[in-house]
Parts: sequence; C-alpha cells; structure tokens
Amino acid sequence: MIGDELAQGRYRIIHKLGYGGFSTTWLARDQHKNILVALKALRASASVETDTVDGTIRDVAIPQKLHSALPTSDLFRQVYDSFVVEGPNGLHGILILPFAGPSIHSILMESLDERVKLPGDLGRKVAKQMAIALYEMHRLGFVNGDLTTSNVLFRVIDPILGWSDAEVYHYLGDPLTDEVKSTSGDPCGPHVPRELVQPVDHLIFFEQTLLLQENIVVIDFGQSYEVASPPKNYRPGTKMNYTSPETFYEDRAGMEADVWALGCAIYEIRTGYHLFTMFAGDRGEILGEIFRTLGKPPDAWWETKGEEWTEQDPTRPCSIHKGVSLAARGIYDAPVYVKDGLHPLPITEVPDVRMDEKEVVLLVDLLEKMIRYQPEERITMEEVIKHPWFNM
Ligand SMILES: Nc1ncnc2c1ncn2[C@@H]1O[C@H](COP(=O)(O)OP(=O)(O)OP(=O)(O)O)[C@@H](O)[C@H]1O
Repeated sequence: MIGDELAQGRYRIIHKLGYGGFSTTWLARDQHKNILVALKALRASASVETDTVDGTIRDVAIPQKLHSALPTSDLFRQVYDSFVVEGPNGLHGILILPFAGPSIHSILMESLDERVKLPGDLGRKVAKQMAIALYEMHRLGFVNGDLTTSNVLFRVIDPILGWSDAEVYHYLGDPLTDEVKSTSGDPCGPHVPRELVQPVDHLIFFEQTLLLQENIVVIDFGQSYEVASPPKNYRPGTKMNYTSPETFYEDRAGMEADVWALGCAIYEIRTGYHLFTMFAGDRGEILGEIFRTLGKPPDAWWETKGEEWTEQDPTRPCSIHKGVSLAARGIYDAPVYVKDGLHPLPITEVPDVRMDEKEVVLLVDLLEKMIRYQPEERITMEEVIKHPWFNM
C-alpha cells in the first residue's frame, strides 16, 4: 500500500507504476540512498521456491548472469536488492529495480481510442535495441521467452531518480485510490488489500518527453531460461499475440520462438497494430490470424487443428511472403493521438505521414524471414541485427 515501509524501513512506497500477470510494481524511495526505485512485489503464488535458478528467483538470476557476462550493457534490467516478505496470502518475493519509464506498449496502445506509433527513426532505434538485447541473450545461450512491447521500457533521465516526493506527485500526479468493498457488505478480511491504487498515467511521460531517454531496458525474465539447463516442467507463457505456432501446437519455446515474438513486436512498433490480434482473447482467433497471413500450416499441425479451425481457409495465400498485406493491414498511417484535441504527442508520428515505399520493402523482407511456420526456417538473431531495415 502507499506509505508502507519494507526491509526494516529502507524502502517506502510512494506511488504505483503498473502490474502484470505475476506482480505489482510500485514506485518507492530507497531511504538509505534517497533515490527513487521500482519495487516489484511478486504474487505469493509466483514466489514459490520451485521457480528458481540455483536457488534464486528466475527473474533475478537470469539478468544477474547477463550482467556478469556483459558488465557494460544497460539493455537488461538490473536487480539492486531482493528479499521476501510474509503477508496474509503467503510469501512474496520483492525485487528492488531501477525506476524506468513507460513500456513501448503503453505508447502504442494506451492512448484513448486512437492508435499511435513512434516516429520512424525512434521506432527503428527502439527495435534495434530490442534486437541487440535478444541477440546478446541468444549468443550467451539464453532464451528470453517473453519479449513483448510490454516488457520493454523507455529509460527515464537520471535527474528523475533524485526527485523529492513533492516532485513525484507534481509531475506524475497524486495516486488515485478507492476503498475495496465486498459485494455482500461483509468486511473483506486480511487477504484483500484495503484500497485499490491506480498506476501512474504513462501518457504523462509522453507529454513531457524530456523525462525520457531514447534508450530502452528489457525488464521481464520470468519466462527466460538457459538452453544448457532448461527448467523442468517449463511452461511457455508469453502473451498470445506473440506466441509462435510451435508453442501453440507443441509447447516448445526456444530461440526461434523469440525471433517470432520480436517480429511481432517490430511490426507493432512500426505500425501501431498487433501483427496477430484477437478480440475475445482465445487462441483460435490468433491461429486464424496466423493462417490468414501465412497460409496453411505444416500437415502435422493442420491435422490436429481441432474444431476451432474448420472455418479457416487453408488455401489463402501467404500474404507476408507476397509482401502485399502489410500495407493493407495498416502499416501506413496510424492516426496521431491528440490530447483534448490540442497537443499532438511530441514523440508520435505526425498525421498523414506515409511509410516510405523503400522502408515497406525492407520491413516486409525482414518480417517474412522472421515470421515463418517452421522454427528452423526463421533467420537467427545474428542475421536479424544485420538487416538493412534497422539502419535506414
Ligand atoms: N523497473 C520498472 N520501472 C517502472 N515500471 C516498471 C518497472 N518494472 C515494471 N514496471 C511496470 O510494471 C508493469 C508490470 O511489470 P512486469 O512486466 O515486470 O510484471 P509481470 O507480472 O512479470 O508481467 P507479465 O504478466 O508481463 O509477465 C510493467 O508493464 C511496467 O508498467
């Protein structure tokens, strides 16, 4: 809760930054160093001892290994401190992390009803940093397992880390809270938080772009593993929009599945839309989208397609390979977000900018090599980072 102190008073919670499937992340003050940090509190059920690497939580152990192999790289989130707290729902792993800005996803998707995209130069810069991060992980023998635009954050500029509480509330707004009530009217009990807290509105960062760097940091390693020692009972767990066909059909998520996920992210960064999207959130919708884009899947998968695929037309052409559908699917103009009808966000593409034809050709060439059914037919990250699209 806002105001809570953890680790014998060292960390005081002052705002909420966001939440995911496994955790809630708070903005906290490290009262020893007097700097702002992010405090990631894992769900009790996500803190169980089995999800560890050599006895350390996976989300801590993997970036630690990456940092010791690449001490000068700042592409991977560090972990300053970690400890466990006991609450009414059990033990919670707590990670103390550098405070970063909003995710790439939040600029692409959180902007009211409109779709926005990053300007070309910034989009390519962000995509290139993501590609280099993934290349380095693969080179060192790690699978990321969950590379999405939600798991990549813009870095904040350094002076922000020294903000006072008053500056935090001035720039980011006061935390909005609401009391939690049970529908029956009975008291909620100790397992339920006393109040709900709304996370910081990430659009604030984009309205004041001077708060952000163009550099990014990859934050989530909860699904990552070392190929040399894959975890027992590994269950792939990335968002469905980024899930590769071999993961859907065979529960396999190796380096090639990372390449697929990065291809999906690059498309999204440059267009403002998911490459494979869904409305109701079921896997049949995503597989239908994949079929419509790549055509009929390999026989073994097609035969096990089940009831949900019968409406799909397996003879539809492979549109990415033909390089025609990206334009039809909105690779050109996404409308710019205009707050209160007045101020275009400074880091979004201006309205009516069409993607250069040369860029479309290069982007299609890159994506058609990354988004293929057979994992072994996808290009490797070593080839991806050399692709001319990144350096246009
Ligand atoms: N270091 C950080 N600085 C600022 N905000 C952060 C930081 N880490 C996480 N967040 C915020 O919290 C959100 C959830 O974080 P994260 O993705 O690590 O959680 P998760 O529970 O592991 O999520 P997922 O469901 O993607 O696995 C992020 O999207 C971001 O908004």
